[in-house]
Amino acid sequence: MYQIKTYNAIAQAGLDAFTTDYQLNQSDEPDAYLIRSVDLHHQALPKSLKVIARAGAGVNNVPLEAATANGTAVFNTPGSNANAVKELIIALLIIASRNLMAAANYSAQHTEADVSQRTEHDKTKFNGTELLGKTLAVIGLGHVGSLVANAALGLGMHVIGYDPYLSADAAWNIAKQVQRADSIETAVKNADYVTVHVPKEEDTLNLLGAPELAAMQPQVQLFNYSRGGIVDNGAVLDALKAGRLAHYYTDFGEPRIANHADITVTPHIGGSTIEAEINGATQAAQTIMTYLETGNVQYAINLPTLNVPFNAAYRFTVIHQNVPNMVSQITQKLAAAGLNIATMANAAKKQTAYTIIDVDDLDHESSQQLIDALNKIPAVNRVRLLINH
Ligand SMILES: NC(=O)C1=CN([C@@H]2O[C@H](COP(=O)(O)OP(=O)(O)OC[C@H]3O[C@@H](n4cnc5c(N)ncnc54)[C@H](O)[C@@H]3O)[C@@H](O)[C@H]2O)C=CC1
Ligand SMILES: O=C(O)CCC(=O)C(=O)O
Repeated sequence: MYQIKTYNAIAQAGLDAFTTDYQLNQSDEPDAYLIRSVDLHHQALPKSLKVIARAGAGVNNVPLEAATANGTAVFNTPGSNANAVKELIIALLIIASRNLMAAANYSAQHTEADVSQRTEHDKTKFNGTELLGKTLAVIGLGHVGSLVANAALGLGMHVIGYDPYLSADAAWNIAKQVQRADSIETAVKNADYVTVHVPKEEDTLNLLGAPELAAMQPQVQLFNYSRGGIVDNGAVLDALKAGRLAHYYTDFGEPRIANHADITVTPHIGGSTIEAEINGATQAAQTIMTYLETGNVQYAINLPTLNVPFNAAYRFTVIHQNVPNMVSQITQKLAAAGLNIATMANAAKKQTAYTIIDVDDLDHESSQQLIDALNKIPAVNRVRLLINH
């Protein structure tokens, strides 16, 4: 029986996706965590933990180095909530262009019976503009950014995108009318609206700071539905004060931007739709089951992709550092145990490598000795033995 520990509100459909070989929240020695936004940075990861699946995109709440050192694979669910974020950004673009927040607040304050004459006079304060023909800069053109860019084109906007690390797969999803910029400054220079859709990593902290805000034309509306810290809130406050920014919309509050007339903070609801939560939870559950049962890896954050059909009787999986001579050391241990290798595959991602070795015959008595011997190889993080049922 595999043990799963869940954090946060996980959609029931995801929990229901686990087969009867899985138990939820019953053990202190979980094989897997199924999480959303819980911050794991300050928690020790148990040695039993083989996989963390994040239902959603961002993994900045997962200590990736510690997980790798523990031999724990980390996955997210790419694209599962991208449409939810896209629809929210489109809603915000319309809210921003038509002053909807201020207009609704006005009406909430003027409830007198003979209000109609007054509103006919005052409504000019809420005159809006149309999105048609305006320019949107999209920083980050992955799952969310590409959908936002394409949808904005559909509204008749000019769209300019910036993403120096765009994958070939992601590039296929972007309409050819989206103009490519080679710097953030170029992307934002003529924009009326700027939206950012990048992961929170060391090199995206303050990605939009004082210099980038200074490159924007005055009265831009800025959206950050990626993560707090990617836009420099201090620079935003300065730009608002100086009249260089019209409004800042973000999903990530902090005290210094609370209750500001020109800042709208939502409570991290970008991916909060019933559909997105079901997508993320079911995708995460499937990822956990595939990894625990076959060792196969697709789209992990800290391991290379490695998919080998599991046709043999037994499979060893080894997470190890990406250093010379590892495969030879591993195969020597198998040879010393008298094992014939049926299939073998190895791949690396940055400093980490992953090896799958299938064997047909295995003496159960000596299998634990072999696992111990493999674990003793310096630079090995985790060895698993899987049995093909
Ligand atoms: N508010 C919310 O509830 C949600 C927030 N998010 C956030 O949005 C982020 C993006 O989500 P996805 O589009 O699904 O991820 P993704 O991984 O599909 O796309 C991210 C894109 O950002 C690009 N990128 C990375 N560094 C960059 C840089 N310095 N400049 C420009 N582009 C850069 C990458 O090349 C990639 O194409 C997530 O990492 C997460 O933090 C995602 C979903 C929901
Ligand atoms: O609603 C959630 O669990 C978080 C969505 C999100 O921020 C993400 O997918 O990165």
